[in-house]
Amino acid sequence: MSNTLKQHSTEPIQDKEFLSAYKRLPEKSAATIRFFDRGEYFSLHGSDAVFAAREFFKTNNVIKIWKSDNNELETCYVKNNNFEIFLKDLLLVKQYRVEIWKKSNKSGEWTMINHGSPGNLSQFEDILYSGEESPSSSPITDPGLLAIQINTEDNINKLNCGFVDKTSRSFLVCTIAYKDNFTDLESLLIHLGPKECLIPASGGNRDFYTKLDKVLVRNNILVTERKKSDFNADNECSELNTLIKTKNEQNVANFVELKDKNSVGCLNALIKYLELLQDPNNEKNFKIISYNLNNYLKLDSGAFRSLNLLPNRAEQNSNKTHSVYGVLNRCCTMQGQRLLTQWIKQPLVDIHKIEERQNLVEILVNDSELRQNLVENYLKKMPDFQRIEWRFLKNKANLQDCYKIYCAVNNLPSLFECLLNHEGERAHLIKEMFINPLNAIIMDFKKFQVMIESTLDLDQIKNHLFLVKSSYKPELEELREKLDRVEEKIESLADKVSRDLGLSGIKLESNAQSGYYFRVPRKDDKVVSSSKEYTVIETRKDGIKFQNAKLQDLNEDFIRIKDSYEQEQKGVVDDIIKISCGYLDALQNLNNLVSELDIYVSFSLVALSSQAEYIRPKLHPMGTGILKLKEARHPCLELQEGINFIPNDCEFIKDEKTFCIITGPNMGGKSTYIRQIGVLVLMAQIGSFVPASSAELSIVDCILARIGANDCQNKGVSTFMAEMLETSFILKTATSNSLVIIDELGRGTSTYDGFGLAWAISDYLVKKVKCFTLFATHFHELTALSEELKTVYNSHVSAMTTDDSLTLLYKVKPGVCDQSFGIHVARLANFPEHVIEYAKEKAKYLEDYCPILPNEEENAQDHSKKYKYKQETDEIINQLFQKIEKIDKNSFSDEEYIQKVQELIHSEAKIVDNPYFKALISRL
Ligand SMILES: Nc1ncnc2c1ncn2[C@@H]1O[C@H](COP(=O)(O)OP(=O)(O)OP(=O)(O)O)[C@@H](O)[C@H]1O
Repeated sequence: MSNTLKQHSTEPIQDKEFLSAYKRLPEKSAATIRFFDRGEYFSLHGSDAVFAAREFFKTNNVIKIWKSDNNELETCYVKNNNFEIFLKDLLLVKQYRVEIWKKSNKSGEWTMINHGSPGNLSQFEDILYSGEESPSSSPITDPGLLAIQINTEDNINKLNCGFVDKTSRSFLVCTIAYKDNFTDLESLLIHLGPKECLIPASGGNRDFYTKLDKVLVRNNILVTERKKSDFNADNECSELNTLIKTKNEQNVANFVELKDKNSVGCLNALIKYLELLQDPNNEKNFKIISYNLNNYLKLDSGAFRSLNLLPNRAEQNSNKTHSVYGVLNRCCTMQGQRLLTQWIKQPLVDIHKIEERQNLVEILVNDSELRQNLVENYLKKMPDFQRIEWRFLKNKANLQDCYKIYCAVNNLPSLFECLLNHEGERAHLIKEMFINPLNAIIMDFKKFQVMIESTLDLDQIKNHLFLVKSSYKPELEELREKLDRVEEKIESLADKVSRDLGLSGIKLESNAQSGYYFRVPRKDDKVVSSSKEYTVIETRKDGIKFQNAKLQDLNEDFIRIKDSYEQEQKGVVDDIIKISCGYLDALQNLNNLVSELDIYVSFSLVALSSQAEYIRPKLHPMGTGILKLKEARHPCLELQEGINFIPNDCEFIKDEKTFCIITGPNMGGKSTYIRQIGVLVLMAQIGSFVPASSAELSIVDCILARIGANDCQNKGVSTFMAEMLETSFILKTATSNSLVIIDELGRGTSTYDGFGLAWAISDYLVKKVKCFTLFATHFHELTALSEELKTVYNSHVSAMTTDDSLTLLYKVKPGVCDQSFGIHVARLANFPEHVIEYAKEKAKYLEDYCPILPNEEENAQDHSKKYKYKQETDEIINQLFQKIEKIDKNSFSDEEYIQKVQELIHSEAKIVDNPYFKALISRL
């Protein structure tokens, strides 16, 4: 993107006076970028200029130095047409705050005229939502804003969370009991996906807020501190009473959702920050929802990232093979796409609700006529209702918006019939979910249709004119006659041009930009361009558009009269729009219905269009402990070009097979395999069919993942510790109903640390948590766990070797992997033979699980001793891990925490005189 940006061609003049004004500006945080509006362009200064140069222009050449007296100031200019790209990137991708400053004509002082942040886009909506969104791009939606405060009740800390989603105009409240970790909060962050969070700036519990801050930053959320008093709640809930829609003038203070006044405080902070009371359109327009975390499958940030659920915002139009959203999105409407994003973030856990979704997908899979009809005749024709609604609420709506609603509503009776024609055995479900609500919506819009038909001049719409019927007012009648006369003249001009040019195929057309014009096929190009009288305005495949002076004059007359017409009809238009606003609730119902229908159709299309099979998974209630997949495939990877995807099975059974260790050569498909199981479980709990030949699974309560060692965000924390921190999150959150995915635990640290950690964690998950776990590892020693614990089983990704080739087969097979691959690869790479022989010898130790004993002689001589050491060590690591678990990591900084853990490990070492263990801790 930024490569296309160019520096301002003519150098703006240095504003010397500005330097002292700039110094007087209030301080700002590094996450706030200030633009100074200078008419034709914006300027950025100081660290902001350096930031823009680095991040956008990718060159320091754009930085100019403004000088005055002894002062210097880095400056960088941004042209107005680049500003939009900057702004989008700052607010939507990089998640910065933005301020726009302008010099007042009166006082000559610089003042802030606009500001925005990732959770507060309202002042920039015009720019951010400009341009038509194409159905292939992800729709831009307001990400919502979160506010959190901590409170203590009966010695229990709790997090009060308030959230506002301006797109659906809803407030959410959620209270989370805080014991010793933020696991539930992290799940809430993933479910809601805010980009910014408000927290009180001062007051008690600072330590706690510091920890909260870290969690928010780790989840890529911009933290904004607000005055403590913004979080105050009045008993009357007066601000919420203004905004929330109630039946019979009820007082919202009596709502159960708002019983906890600290939640009201959070909502008040949001209302103030977003200035919701400033806009009268918000009055009585919001709803309140109490959010229950347990209604949804919990995901940790590791799972969210590693399962590639949503496309990266920076690559909005990203390839569909990059994310689960990309695969599942065959939606025809923007509202469908928005809801799909939400469904993916919030998979369900209620088996009845999931099966209901599956039933609807199945109906559409089996009824091809209904499916095609819905796509071609209805969904593809639906406008983006949320966008239209937004235009109404921002007082930007016009007759064209009313007409768009009218067209969609006109099509509803036929959609109703289409759905009614379905005769399958689950037709009652279609009736309940769509036909009945649709009927109610049709009834709601009856009067709207009558209003539009009696006020709008529907005959003129083909000419792209949205006018009130002339019969509405005598003044309009008069202007209509004038317009008709000009139109007659234009038509006779068209006949004349046709005769003059000797062309019979001349068409008279009009559009909003050019007014009336003539069009002839491309073959007549020469006839038109050879005559000086005509000006070609556009050349396209379907013909040449042209005008002559006479037509241009008539166009001007036409536009002048049309403008007067529009002026005259203004009062009527205002009334139509005002009345239309009364239909926004019905429009929201229609929006919800269409978006759901769109997703079900999309899921059915995904299931049918795949080259290999997609099936409806058979679900079992949570706790029944089954996960059986046959010939499962990764939905994204199998779509990538040039891949012949190898399907694989997976089986977990409660108390029998719960822990699967996967070994195998590098690039052999381990990560792909374990991730695909996670993705399929998630898809199943969204209600989608899954890429497999058979699937049977018990509902899981969480999918948790610890993947890769190189994405450590806690700078300054060793990889080992980062893994510990993340893994302890899993250990605290997982239950016997969870699915845990662990990849490469211990990579990037020494074998000793890594193996010890991997062993202890595995042991804990198998014995204590008893969840289903997929554990991909390079530690072959870990496969010995299956000898000790009966629910552990080994699998490996297979490969085929000959003397001069290594073929990765990607087939997951039972048992431990053949360990000679590395050596085989070495031979392929022409390593000297004696090196290979030595490597083989060493590999022998691996097979005996003894690479971590420090003394090779001892190793080789006394096997029984070796195993004794190992068993003792396992026990120590286990106990150690439990002790580490008991340290409340939130009470310490990361450095202190590492220190504590290290002390603990070394104190254990004093007690135990075990060579294996000594070797292990000597690496810490
Ligand atoms: N089942 C499969 N069928 C076909 N190709 C596959 C399959 N699984 C993986 N691959 C291919 O192999 C590549 C590597 O897979 P993956 O990253 O899962 O291997 P890995 O064993 O985890 O590697 P490493 O141990 O080096 O991390 C994938 O990017 C994909 O191109």
